[in-house]
Amino acid sequence: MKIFSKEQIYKGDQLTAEKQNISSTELMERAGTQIFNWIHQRMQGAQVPIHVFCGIGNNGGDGLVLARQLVNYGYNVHIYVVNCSEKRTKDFLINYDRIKETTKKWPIMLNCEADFPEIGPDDIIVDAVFGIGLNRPPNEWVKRLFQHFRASKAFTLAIDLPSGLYADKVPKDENGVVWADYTLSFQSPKLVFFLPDTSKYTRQWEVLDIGIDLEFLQQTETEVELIGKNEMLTIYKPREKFSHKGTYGHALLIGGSHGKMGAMILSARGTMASGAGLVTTFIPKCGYIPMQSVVPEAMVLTDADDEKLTSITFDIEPTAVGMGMGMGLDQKTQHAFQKFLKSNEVPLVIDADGINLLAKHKDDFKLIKPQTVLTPHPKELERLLGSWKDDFDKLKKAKAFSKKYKCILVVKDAHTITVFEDKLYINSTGNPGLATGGTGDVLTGIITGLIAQGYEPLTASLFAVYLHGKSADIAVEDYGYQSLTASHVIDYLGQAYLDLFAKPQVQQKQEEKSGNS
Ligand SMILES: NC(=O)C1=CN([C@@H]2O[C@H](COP(=O)(O)OP(=O)(O)OC[C@H]3O[C@@H](n4cnc5c(N)ncnc54)[C@H](OP(=O)(O)O)[C@@H]3O)[C@@H](O)[C@H]2O)[C@@H](O)CC1
Ligand SMILES: Nc1ncnc2c1ncn2[C@@H]1O[C@H](COP(=O)(O)OP(=O)(O)O)[C@@H](O)[C@H]1O
Ligand SMILES: [K+]
Repeated sequence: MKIFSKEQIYKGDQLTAEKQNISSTELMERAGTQIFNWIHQRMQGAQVPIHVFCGIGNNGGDGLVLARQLVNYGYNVHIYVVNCSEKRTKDFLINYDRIKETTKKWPIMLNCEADFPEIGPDDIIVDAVFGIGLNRPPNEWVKRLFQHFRASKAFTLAIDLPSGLYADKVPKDENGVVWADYTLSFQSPKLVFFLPDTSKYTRQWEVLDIGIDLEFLQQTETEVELIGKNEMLTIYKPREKFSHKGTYGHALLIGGSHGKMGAMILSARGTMASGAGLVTTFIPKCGYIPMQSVVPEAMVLTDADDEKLTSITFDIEPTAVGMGMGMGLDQKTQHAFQKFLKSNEVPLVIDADGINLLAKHKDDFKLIKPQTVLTPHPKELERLLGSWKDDFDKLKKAKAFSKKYKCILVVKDAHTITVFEDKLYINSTGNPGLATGGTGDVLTGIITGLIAQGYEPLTASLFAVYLHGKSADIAVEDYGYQSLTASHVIDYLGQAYLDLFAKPQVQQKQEEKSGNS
C-alpha cells in the first residue's frame, strides 16, 4: 500500500475535485460522512456522550460534517470549536453555517482552559482539531486541552491524524499531541504511525476510502510503501514440479564463535525453512558437532581455529552468503572478514558482528558491494550511522548511506523499514514476541535463503521480513508474547508461507456452505 506524502495528499484532493467535477466542500462532505458511517455502524444510535472538538481548518471542517450527521441521527453530541487562530478555511465556514441550520445547540467556542468541558471516562472524544495542516506547535492552552482529553480516559477517535502530530516530523512535546485510541485516516496511513518516536500517538488506525481519483492513486510514485500480503503475493515464486535441490540455490552462512554457535544454528535452520536447496555453514571447529547434530540438513565447513574464524576459504560455489551471526570481533576474525569482503562476488547479507566490524573500521565501508543487504538492529544502526536527532533524521541518514554504497539497509524494529536509496518499505507483520535473542539470526537466514533461491536482494529482504513477522504472528497464538522463541519463528515459517494463499475466513465459510471448497 502506498503511503502518500502531505504534498501528494493535497494534490490528490485537488485533482479529484477537478476530475470528478466536485467542490472541495463536497469532498469534505464525503470525508465526514465516511467517519459518520464508521461510528454509526458501531454505535447503532447508543446515547453515549460524543464530544466533537473541531479546529478552524479543514480537519475541523470534517469534524463539523460528522457532528451535523450525528445530530441528524439523534446522537448525544456536544460540538466545540477550538478557537486557536483568527483564520478559518472556506470549507470550515461553510460547514459551520450548515451546522447552525441543523441544530439550535450551536458549537461552543473554546478560548482558554476555563472553557474546557467535563468529559467522563465512558464518553467518546472525536479529535478534529488539526490534521496534516499543522505547521507549528499548538498554543499552551490547546496543549492543555489535549492533556485534558488524556486525563479523561475517554475513548479518543482522531480524524486523519492525532492532532498535534505532524505528517512529516516528530513533535518535541508529547503533551502537545492527542493520544488517540483509534485514527481514521484519509487516502493512506501516515508514515508517523509506524515510527518508534510517534507510533504511540495512535493505538490503531484504519484508512477510509473517500473516492480519491483512481488514476492518481495508481500512477503516483510514493517514497514510502507499506508491505503486506498483497505486495508479497506478486513476487512469490512457486516451487516447480520438475525441480531439484540444485534449482533452489546453495546458501553459505559464515559466522559463529565459542559460546555463540546458537546464532549460526538458528540462521541455518531459518535458511533451510525458507526453501534453499542446499545450506553450508562455515564455522570455527568447536561448532562442528553441535551443527551436525542439530541441523543434519546442513553441511559444515570449519575454520582451522577452534573458537573463532581466522581464514575464510572454501571450495564450494554458493549462490548467496549470509555472514556475521555470532562471529565475534577478534582481530583475526576482522582480517578474515575484510579479506573475504575484498574477494567476494556472491550476493551478500551482513548481520550482527559483520555490521559491528564494519562500524569499527569505517574505511571498510568502501568494500560494501552494490546490492549487499545489511540487517542492523537499532544499536547496530547507530554504530553504523552515528546518532540521530529523531526518526526522520535516522531515515535521512539511512537513505544517504544506502545511496552512497548502493546497499539495502534492513532497519529492524517493531515495524522494520527496509531502505533502498530513496525508498522506504515498511513491514506490517510481527509482534513484541520477537523481542527475544536469536530472532534476528533467523531473519538473516531467511533473507540469505531467499536470495539463494533467485529472489533479488531487495525483494528477498522485503519478503523475508514479511514472512518472519507473519510466522511470529501465527506462533504467538500458540505461545503468547512471553514464551515465543526464535526457534518457533522457524517452526512456523511454513504456516507463514501457507497463509499467503489462505482464503479469508468469511469467503471460506461461504464456499463450504455452497460446496465449492
Ligand atoms: N483527501 C484528504 O486527505 C482530505 C482531507 N481533508 C481534511 O483536511 C485536513 C487538512 O486541512 P488543512 O490543510 O486546513 O489543515 P488543518 O490540519 O485542519 O489545520 C488548519 C490550519 O490551522 C493552522 N495551524 C497550523 N498549526 C497551527 C497551530 N499550531 N495553532 C493554530 N493554528 C495552526 C494552519 O493555518 P495557518 O494559521 O498557518 O495559516 C492550518 O492550515 C486533513 O487532515 C483532513 O482532515 C478533508 O476535508 C478532505 C479530504
Ligand atoms: N517489539 C517488536 N515488535 C516486532 N518485531 C520485533 C520487536 N522487537 C524485535 N523485533 C524483531 O525481532 C528481530 C530482532 O533482531 P535482533 O535484535 O538482531 O536479534 P538477535 O541479534 O538476538 O538475533 C528483528 O527482526 C526485529 O524487527
Ligand atoms: K485530528
